[in-house]
Amino acid sequence: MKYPGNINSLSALPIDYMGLIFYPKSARYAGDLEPVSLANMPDNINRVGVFVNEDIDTIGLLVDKYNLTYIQLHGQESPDFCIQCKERFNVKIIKAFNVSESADLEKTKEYIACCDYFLFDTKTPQHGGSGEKFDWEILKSYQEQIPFFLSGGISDADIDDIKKLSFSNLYALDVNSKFEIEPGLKDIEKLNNFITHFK
Ligand SMILES: O=C(O)c1ccccc1N[C@@H]1O[C@H](COP(=O)(O)O)[C@@H](O)[C@H]1O
Repeated sequence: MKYPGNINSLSALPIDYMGLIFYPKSARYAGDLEPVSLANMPDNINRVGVFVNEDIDTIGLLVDKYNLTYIQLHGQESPDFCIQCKERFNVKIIKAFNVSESADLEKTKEYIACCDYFLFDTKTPQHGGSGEKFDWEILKSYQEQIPFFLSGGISDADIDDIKKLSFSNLYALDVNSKFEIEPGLKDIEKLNNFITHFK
């Protein structure tokens, strides 16, 4: 999200999280947003800052500026970096993993003690926001207790398949580019329709 009017419209939907992307190379970069643009957002919508290999002090400044309650780490951040963020900024940590085969899930083991949630996205040359899906069957080999966000190119064409999923630790659906009119501008009606299938 990066446009104030669009954020206001989104705030009226029954969503649980709203993401601001602070990766300067992203077309969805939200760092130019005035914090007052979030003033009407209800407190029950968690504000997630999305970062890619960002400097820890910069993360801290943005946590304070936008009152972020979660940070989503989408790069090669180490377990120790996750712990430092958690302790210094009092935020919950969502660590993203790029998945193309079950071996990619092995890496989660090192992060169990330092993250609140995992997020499984498609492995692409980009760090995220590719709009591409991965083979969800791979997640059958994910046996850890940490709940996960399912991500990566989810669209309204996936509604029936999502309803058939039976992963006990699937915690949330993370949607992005397939619900956009243009990068950073969400299609509110399309999102609302999607949400009604799951709420
Ligand atoms: O969206 C981006 O530009 C982006 C850039 C760098 C890291 C993450 C990014 N987006 C996140 O990627 C996932 C999947 O998005 P999509 O559905 O495939 O478009 C999601 O968490 C976005 O917030």
